[in-house]
Amino acid sequence: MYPVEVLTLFPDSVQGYLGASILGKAREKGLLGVTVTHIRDYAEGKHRVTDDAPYGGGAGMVMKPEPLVAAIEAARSRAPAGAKVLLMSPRGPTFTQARARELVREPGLILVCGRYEGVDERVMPFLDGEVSLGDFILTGGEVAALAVVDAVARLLPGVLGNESSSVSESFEENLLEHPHYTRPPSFRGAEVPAVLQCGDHARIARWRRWHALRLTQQRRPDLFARLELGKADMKLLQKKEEEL
Ligand SMILES: C[S@@+](CC[C@H](N)C(=O)[O-])C[C@H]1O[C@@H](n2cnc3c(N)ncnc32)[C@H](O)[C@@H]1O
Repeated sequence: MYPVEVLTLFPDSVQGYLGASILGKAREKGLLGVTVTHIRDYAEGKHRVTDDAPYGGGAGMVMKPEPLVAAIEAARSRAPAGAKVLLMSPRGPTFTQARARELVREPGLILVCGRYEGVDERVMPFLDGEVSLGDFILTGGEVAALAVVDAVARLLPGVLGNESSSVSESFEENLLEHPHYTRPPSFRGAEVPAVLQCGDHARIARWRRWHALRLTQQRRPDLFARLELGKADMKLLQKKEEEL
């Protein structure tokens, strides 16, 4: 079982997502273990205060270091040795599929969700790293933590019904994925490409590869520039769609 602990001030905001669909089934099957911990449980005093005004003034509140570090230390003591403690933070490196592949090889994850203006800087030495979901600001780290759990969990063996489905997806090869179609064959005048109904698997694979390459070239030239294309791909790219 791959253990994940989410430290949050809003446990209810993550429970629903973690119990539904593929993640819920992965937990039922014992492939993924998720503990959601309320940071407030580690706050002291009658009012269990977890935030305070920023030194130096300014708007908003800052998460206090004592409850957060106590929660992190308790989570570390429950987790297998070497589990990674990551703070969700817009300052961190942007989360990618490659990072998800690295994290799935770790013994486990402890994901710390910030709120308000963020966390007291003195918490940083108690972390192993930070993770950003992208160049935008969320109200809290919960959505980012869910994204990390989701992307990592679906890479665990047995979580996806069909093992190959995580291998052919977008980004696995620095390539965006080809388009998908399902029934009906005709929808408001738009037809499913005939190639996909021809039963010739080699031809279908060629069609899919051509579209993956073209889509990446058009929409993500940054990824396309990093591709090491073989002769077959170069030749394929020279074809027009109707020649596939
Ligand atoms: C309102 S944000 C704080 C933003 C902070 N004052 C700043 O300007 O960088 C509150 C919390 O949401 C989370 N958060 C916000 N944006 C994020 C992002 N892009 N990726 C990951 N976590 C994010 C972090 O945990 C952060 O501490």
